[in-house]
Amino acid sequence: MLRLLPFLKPYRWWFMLVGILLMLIALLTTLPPWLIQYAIDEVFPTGDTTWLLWLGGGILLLSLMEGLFSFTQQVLSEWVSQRVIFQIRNQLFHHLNQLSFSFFDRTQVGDLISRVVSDTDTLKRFIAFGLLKVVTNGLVLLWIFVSLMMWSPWMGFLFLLMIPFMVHAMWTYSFRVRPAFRRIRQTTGRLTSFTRERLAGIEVIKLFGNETHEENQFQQENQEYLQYQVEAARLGAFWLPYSEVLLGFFAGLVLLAGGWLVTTGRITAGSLVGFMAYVNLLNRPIRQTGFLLSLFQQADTAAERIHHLLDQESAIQNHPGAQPFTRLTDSLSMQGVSFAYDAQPVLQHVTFKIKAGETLAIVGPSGAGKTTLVHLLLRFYAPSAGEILLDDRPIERYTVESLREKIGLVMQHPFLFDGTLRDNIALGTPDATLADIQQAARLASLDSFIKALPQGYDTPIGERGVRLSGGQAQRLALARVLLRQPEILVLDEPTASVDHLTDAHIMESVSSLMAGKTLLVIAHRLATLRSAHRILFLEDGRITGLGTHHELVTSHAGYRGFIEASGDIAGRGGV
Ligand SMILES: Nc1ncnc2c1ncn2[C@@H]1O[C@H](COP(=O)(O)OP(=O)(O)OP(=O)(O)O)[C@@H](O)[C@H]1O
Repeated sequence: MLRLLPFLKPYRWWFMLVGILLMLIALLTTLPPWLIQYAIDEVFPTGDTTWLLWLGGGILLLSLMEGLFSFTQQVLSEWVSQRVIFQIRNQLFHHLNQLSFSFFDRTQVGDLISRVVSDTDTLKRFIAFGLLKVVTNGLVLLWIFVSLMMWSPWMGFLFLLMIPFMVHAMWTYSFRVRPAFRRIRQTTGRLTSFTRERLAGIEVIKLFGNETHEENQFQQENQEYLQYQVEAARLGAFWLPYSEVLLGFFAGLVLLAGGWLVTTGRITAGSLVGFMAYVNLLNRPIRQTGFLLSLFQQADTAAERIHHLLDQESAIQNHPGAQPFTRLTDSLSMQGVSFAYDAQPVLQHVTFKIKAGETLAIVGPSGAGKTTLVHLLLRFYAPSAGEILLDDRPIERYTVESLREKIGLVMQHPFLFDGTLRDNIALGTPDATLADIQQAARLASLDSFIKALPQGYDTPIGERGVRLSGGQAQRLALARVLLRQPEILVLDEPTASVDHLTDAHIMESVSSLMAGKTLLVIAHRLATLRSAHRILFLEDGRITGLGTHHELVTSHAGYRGFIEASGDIAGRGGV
């Protein structure tokens, strides 16, 4: 929890102001028993009723002032804590954006969402309410102790007797509730993850009639959540009866010991009544302690989860002295590149070199490692061995941002965001004009479709682009990359969802736009393979063939079989 302090620092003056208000509130809370003591010891014996008016009015005034200060303090606390949490949420989202693919491969998105949204909210509740209540209650206890000591050290001593019981109870309680709250937060993450994923895949669930199975699984997760919540509530329920018993015991003790002190003349009757008023005043802080401890434990677990996320370091970072990548002038190569997501190797000793301006087609059976290979070029992952070189410089010597700016990748499964067609095409090129966007859409054979829409480029495409067909989504993803005018273009089966005619048109546009630029294409279509300068045939993560279409067709049985099986030969005039 202490690691939150840097987030609080910019608001230290506001917290100071809140602290002053809390001190005043605590002081005002503890003043009325003084007036009661004064009335009994000093005013009653004289029978002067005007004084009683003053004292009664004084108590009313103190309550009014306390109310005013409490209102100001609460508004201020909420304001400042919301701002602190705003910063933490921004920092978390920024940090998530920096983390590498390998982190997301092993982390559930729902759990991350619960850290960014719900854990931060728990922290806010603690800062705005819990922390300040702890301070107020602590100050009230302190003022009471000081008041009692001023009346009589005997009463101060009696008050101190209560402390060990309180500390013991607080310790036991905290020790027990903490694991329960940790389990709740973990289950919240899992439940969020489950719900998010199942809703995203609702079509598949319905298609396979899997609703009942999914509902059962949800119930299981939900059952666990319920169980942990009930467990935490059972532990929490212990506090209230305990505090009742403690207060009753304490009131009895004060009456007994205080009565003896009064009868033996050690304290006045007024101070005993004042003391009893303080015991009554203790009611709220002691009852609240259980709730505050729960809140503290929840916030501490939330803070731990937030810091755990902030402590994650990206596996891919800019190396010291990294230069921006601007142009490919000589060559692109891989030398002995190997890679594994976990234990199983995916790429093994991949070595090839192409000249700047050439087109390399990457072909191979499903799961051979084609996508992985191009992802390494963009530093989504780091090779476990070997080097990737651009103009004979290892890619680690270029900044990650410049590589991703200059190497355009059209992914196999493009992701579209909820927004308009224009927003999605201009993603990554916010300064693009409408004319630039239209030009990119034209090159991706998307312009005529968009123009026919009533809202044109301002048409919303829905969450994940649900209102577009697979082919339209793919062309949009292509337009988005073309708009950035990349130095190297990587296409991962970019036209798999479009018809032959559109494919031919798109590839023609790409070729003319990228004339003189380097192109890497994962493709199965014959026309693309024939026009490539080189073809790399990948099998089980190894290069088993590297050459032109003609060379491979004559020398590589695997490639020939691949071309024959693709069925393209008949449609495109044979090998
Ligand atoms: N994020 C990941 N984590 C773990 N394993 C992965 C991951 N992505 C891919 N793999 C595995 O790596 C291997 C290569 O996958 P890759 O996507 O590179 O193949 P591909 O040749 O592009 O296949 P396809 O033609 O079907 O798209 C596969 O066995 C796949 O299961």
